[in-house]
Amino acid sequence: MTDTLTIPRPDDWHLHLRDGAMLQAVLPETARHFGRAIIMPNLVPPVVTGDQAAAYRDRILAALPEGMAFEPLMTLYLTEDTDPEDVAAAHASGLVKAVKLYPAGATTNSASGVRDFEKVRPVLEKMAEIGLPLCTHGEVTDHDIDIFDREAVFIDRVLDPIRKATPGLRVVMEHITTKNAADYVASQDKDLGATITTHHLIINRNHILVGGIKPHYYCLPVAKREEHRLALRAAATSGDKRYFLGTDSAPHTDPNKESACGCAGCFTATNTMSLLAHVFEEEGALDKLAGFASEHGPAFYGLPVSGGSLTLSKGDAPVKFPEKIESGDGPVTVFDPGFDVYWRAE
Ligand SMILES: NC(=O)N[C@@H](CC(=O)O)C(=O)O
Ligand SMILES: [Zn+2]
Ligand SMILES: [Zn+2]
Repeated sequence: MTDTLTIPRPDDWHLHLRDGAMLQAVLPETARHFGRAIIMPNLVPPVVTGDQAAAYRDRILAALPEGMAFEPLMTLYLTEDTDPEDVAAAHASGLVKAVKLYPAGATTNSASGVRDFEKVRPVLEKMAEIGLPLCTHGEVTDHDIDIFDREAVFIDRVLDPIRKATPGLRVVMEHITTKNAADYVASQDKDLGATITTHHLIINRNHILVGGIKPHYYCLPVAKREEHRLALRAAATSGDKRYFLGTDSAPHTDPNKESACGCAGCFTATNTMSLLAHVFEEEGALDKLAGFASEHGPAFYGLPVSGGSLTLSKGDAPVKFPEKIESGDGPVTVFDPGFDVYWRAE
């Protein structure tokens, strides 16, 4: 039996490409299937200014193998010193498609993020005025808040107040992991979207911890209880235009993952489209995959759907994905869903 599904070429609305040898290794994994991606700015040092974003974009395009087409959509890393005029100029030139908010200390390379939200108010107001979206890593960092509650508390204490204080600000809640986040999206009528990763549709917190600790399933926001995974599946497969794919594919080398203090991030660029076909088929929603992976994101960002198409075909034998990809910095383990997948992307 072979089933096939052809969708417009998908885009990835949340991607980490890193830099240097790692960029060289992971970029083809995304460019093989995706037309565009929103490129996360959490390099060391972060991509803060328009000039830095332009230089990073050039490095990405220089690393793109001959014959591959891919458009990086650049973002700026919001700091307490970000200049609203620099942001506006980077947007006006067409270079920058979003600004990224990391609460300081919330995740990988977020030390330069925001501590005092009042300090970034002029930037947020400028963004609302010019229609430039804010992408949020939505977790508080308070030591007294349990790690599994940090997303829900962020919505109440940070996100909702920012949105109320900044009418017209368009926000993407990145990599949502809770029913609370999906409920918040559903309750709002405008200026709000949310990305959902592939891995959060597949794993819950038991996958990380039961039967031994699995560092390659550890990412931030950390996977939650099963009820939350099911809420994310319902949201992603609902056809609701506010939800779109952001893989958050986040490569770290094996020594940095398999460590006494392992880095957060799952590397899913290689097999994401196959895994999504599997998940959407399980949910009886293959007809909703084009919306989630190819159409809702461009609609939110005011861009056309990517040219071209991607065909997914289901064969009789499980597809063999590489266990790791090699980079000049060391091996990177590809996300293992823990079950056989029969869908191939070509
Ligand atoms: N998601 C992760 O666990 N890690 C990301 C950062 C992020 O998106 O929060 C990374 O840069 O490694
Ligand atoms: Zn994040
Ligand atoms: Zn990320």
